[in-house]
Amino acid sequence: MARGRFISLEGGEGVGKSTQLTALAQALEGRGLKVVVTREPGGSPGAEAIRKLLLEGDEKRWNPRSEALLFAAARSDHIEKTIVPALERGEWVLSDRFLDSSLAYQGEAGGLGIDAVRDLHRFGSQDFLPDRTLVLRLEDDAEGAARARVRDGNPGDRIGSRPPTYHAAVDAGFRAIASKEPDRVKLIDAGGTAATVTARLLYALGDLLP
Ligand SMILES: Nc1ncnc2c1ncn2[C@@H]1O[C@H](COP(=O)(O)OP(=O)(O)OP(=O)(O)O)[C@@H](O)[C@H]1O
Ligand SMILES: Cc1cn([C@H]2C[C@H](O)[C@@H](COP(=O)(O)O)O2)c(=O)[nH]c1=O
Repeated sequence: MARGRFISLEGGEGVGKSTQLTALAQALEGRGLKVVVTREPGGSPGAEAIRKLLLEGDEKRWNPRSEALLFAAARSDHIEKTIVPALERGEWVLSDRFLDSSLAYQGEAGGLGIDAVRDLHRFGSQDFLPDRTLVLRLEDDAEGAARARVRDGNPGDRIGSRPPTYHAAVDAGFRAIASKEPDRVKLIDAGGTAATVTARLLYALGDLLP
């Protein structure tokens, strides 16, 4: 049996990742593929416990290094317990966020540096990478934040509620990663209707589809 494919969906707050994950899973299942949908931080019992530590509580609960280490620890468990077993069963895994969120949030916006956070991933997860990473982007950062506010009616979790300058740096981080790794990481315009965005995502996966 052929190994499955691992796809991560990335982007800033409220750009439509969860909406697109559901739509993409349906589209892939419609092509006869078995699909596992998962998320980060989280995706395994241990990583979901770490998710609560990371996203709840005071902004100062963790310093930048302890925050990056917790994300890396959660990811290592997620890969071992959920992602690799599904790929070995021949299933496609779609993850709402993965390594590139750590590179953009903790590495670029958090000031640790993209290379330092990638080194953590080499140690924690042997540099295990997605077959493709699709980064949803809205030209106007504020539109994503507005979508998230309409959905939640509150300022968001410990990290989502950081200032606009932090989120602008996250966006710059995603763009830098895409230009460094153009085969794996594709920037996708998240503007327009949800169906239009799903069509763009499927196009960007065209060479991987059976
Ligand atoms: N193409 C779209 N046009 C307008 N609104 C959209 C579109 N896609 C999603 N939305 C809405 O925007 C809000 C945020 O979408 P969603 O939860 O999918 O984003 P997200 O990127 O997963 O957010 P977060 O980063 O906070 O987890 C939701 O209310 C959703 O219904
Ligand atoms: C994986 C990952 C996530 N984050 C941040 C990004 C968001 O603010 C939250 C997750 O919330 P969501 O509603 O589930 O998208 O965590 C991060 O800073 N670093 C990471 O590696």
